[in-house]
Amino acid sequence: MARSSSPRGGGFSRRSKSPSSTGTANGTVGSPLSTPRSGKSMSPSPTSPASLRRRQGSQHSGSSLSLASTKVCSSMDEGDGPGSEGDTLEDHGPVPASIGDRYKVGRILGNGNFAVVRQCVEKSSGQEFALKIISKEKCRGKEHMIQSEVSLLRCIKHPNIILLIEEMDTQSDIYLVMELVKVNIFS
Ligand SMILES: Nc1ncnc2c1ncn2[C@@H]1O[C@H](COP(=O)(O)OP(=O)(O)OP(=O)(O)O)[C@@H](O)[C@H]1O
Repeated sequence: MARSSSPRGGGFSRRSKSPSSTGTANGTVGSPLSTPRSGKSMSPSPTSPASLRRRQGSQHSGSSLSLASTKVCSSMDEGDGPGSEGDTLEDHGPVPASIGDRYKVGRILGNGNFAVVRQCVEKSSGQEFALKIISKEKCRGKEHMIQSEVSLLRCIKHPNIILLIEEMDTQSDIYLVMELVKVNIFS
């Protein structure tokens, strides 16, 4: 029951850019090359790593995110890949089939105010990415801010800004597959 909507429609949708094909558009995916810009902001961003969030002002509104109910599958195969370290999605529930079918979701890389970020591996290529799972519950009242930032991320390809690979909207969460940063630029 996945729903896709045009980015211009204001809602979130799955963005189907092949990670493999887009990996070099913003530098090297999985390399430490991408370093979010730093700047100033009044509030944390629910969609971006720490320095990226500071690039833009926030607009808060009471508008609702476009919701989509999405077919889900079991969270992750057990036993190998990034998940073998013991982290599972049990704390979060199953991932959408469109994500889980193509990515093996693994360990937690970090937690933000609105999201948990996990390592994931594209099954077809073995390429690593970051999967940011934004909780709509935690974002309540800040929906417009999320929409704005995801809209910006869709448009931006810059070697110093983490690349958004694809996105998926479910009833409870927004999933963003993003370029993985392997160096600690977040502290
Ligand atoms: N693309 C990424 N690659 C590797 N680790 C990441 C990536 N994005 C986020 N992380 C890790 O996940 C943590 C949480 O990121 P997230 O973007 O949710 O929140 P934040 O920007 O740190 O804080 P806030 O919620 O206030 O915006 C980061 O601090 C970082 O450790």
